Parts: sequence; C-alpha cells; structure tokens
Amino acid sequence: MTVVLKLGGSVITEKDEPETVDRAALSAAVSAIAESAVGDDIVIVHGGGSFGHHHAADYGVSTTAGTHDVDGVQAIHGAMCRLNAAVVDALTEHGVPAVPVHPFSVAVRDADGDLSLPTAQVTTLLDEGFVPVLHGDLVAHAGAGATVLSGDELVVELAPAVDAERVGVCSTVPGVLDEDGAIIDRIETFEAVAPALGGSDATDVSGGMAGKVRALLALSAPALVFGPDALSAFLGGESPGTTIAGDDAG
Ligand SMILES: Nc1ncnc2c1ncn2[C@@H]1O[C@H](COP(=O)(O)OP(=O)(O)OP(=O)(O)O)[C@@H](O)[C@H]1O
Ligand SMILES: C=C(C)CCOP(=O)(O)O
Repeated sequence: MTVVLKLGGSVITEKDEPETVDRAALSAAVSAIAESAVGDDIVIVHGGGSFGHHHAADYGVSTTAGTHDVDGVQAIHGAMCRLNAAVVDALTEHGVPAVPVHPFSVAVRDADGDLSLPTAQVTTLLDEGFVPVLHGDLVAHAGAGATVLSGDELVVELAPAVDAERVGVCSTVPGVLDEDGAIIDRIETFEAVAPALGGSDATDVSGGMAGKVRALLALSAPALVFGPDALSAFLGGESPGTTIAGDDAG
C-alpha cells in the first residue's frame, strides 16, 4: 500500500522567520513516519514554508508569474534544497532510507502552463527500497522563465504515478475549515466550499488552502487534509480531517 504524504512547509518551518526549520515539529513528524506501519512504502513531498515562499515573494515569482532573473532562480531553488537536506537528514537520523529528488532538475511547464513531471526515478527508487523526498520548487516554464511548482501539484502528479492508495496533506490546520471554523468532513466540488477558502496566513505564493483544495480535487484517489497531531492516525489507516474527493476520485 503506497502512501503519498505532503508535509506542509508551514508545519516544518517557522513560517514567519526566513529560512528557519521548526526542529520540534520536524522531529515529531519524522518520528511519526519512522514509527508507522507504512514502512518504506511512502513518497514524501514537503512544501516551502519560510524557505521557498519568502524568496519567491521577493522576486515576484508564483505558480503563474515567472522570472528570468538567475539570482532569483538560485535563491529560491537553493533555499528549497537546503530545506530538503534538513528533511532528508532528519528522516535518516530516524532510520528512514530517505533520498532527495529535486523537481527543478526534471520537471517542465509548456507555454500553456501544463506540467510534465517524469516519475520513473521515483517509482524505481521506491521499488529499490528508498523513500524519495521531493519538494516544492521552481520549474522551467516555456515563455515565462521559471515559475513556482507547489508541493500540492507534485502530490497530484505523484499519486497516480506510484498508484497511491492513500494521499495525505499535513498542514497546520486540522482540516479545511468552514466559515464558522469547524472542520469540513468531505469536499467534492470547489464551488461548495469556495466562500470559506482563503489564501494562507503566512507568506505563500502558491495559493494557500484554496490552491490546495483545487489541486487535490483533480486527483483520482481521495486525499486527506489534516493537522500535525493527526499524522500518526493517518499513517495508521484512519481518516482524520477533511476528505477531498473530486469527480475522478470515485
Ligand atoms: N478554509 C480554510 N481552512 C483551513 N485553512 C485555511 C482556510 N482558508 C485559508 N486557510 C489557510 O491555509 C493555510 C494552509 O495552507 P498553506 O499553503 O499555508 O499550508 P502548507 O501547505 O502547510 O504550507 P506550504 O504552502 O508552505 O507547504 C492555513 O494555515 C490557513 O492560514
Ligand atoms: C515557494 C516554493 C519554491 C515552493 C512552494 O511549495 P508549497 O509550499 O508546497 O506551495
């Protein structure tokens, strides 16, 4: 049973302090992964938090607004690689056979913005007993230079590629919240929840919760959005937080 898990950048970093890992939160998340029954059959994606988003905002780069500024590309991609190294190191310390996979090196968007992400290296690494760890990144974008590639987009590409049976998105919130702050149990269309969906409380160039829900509705497997306290429950087979199941999720 393959699991695709996104660790929100807002969970594992101090989102308001540039390039600062939240060591306690990262360690708690990594312990939950290391101790779960899922074992090594998991692909991990992490978001940008205070590593990617601050630099992306500084250079005016988002998932649709690109840059040709080489300093900007190096700053954003470099920061994401530093966060990725911190995540891989933490997993390794807990005995998880984690290896880095950098999307900027392989992904591309065409002039219409459509994303292509080769995944044979991910499936092969999984088959060979490794735990691939990808991250929100930049992506070469025809006609736009480089744009942001969010971890949520990566989850949508990876889940079918590895035939994931479970998809989890661990964020700082306990689920997608309605206008009264209660956890929405299940989301099947964007329109039904759009009034409650905002961006992010922190610097975020990839759309916050609205972008997340929109991306996850495109999946053919239901995806769960939950908070850090529910990570062990998710990995243990429970369905905490909000289930996002679009038309294709059956
Ligand atoms: N209806 C909503 N329910 C829950 N969170 C919401 C809602 N509307 C807006 N948000 C915001 O969305 C944020 C989660 O999205 P965000 O993109 O910041 O998280 P992340 O994926 O964990 O981090 P990152 O993008 O750095 O990986 C919450 O912290 C909250 O501020
Ligand atoms: C800002 C960058 C480079 C990555 C964004 O990834 P996300 O936090 O998953 O949206």
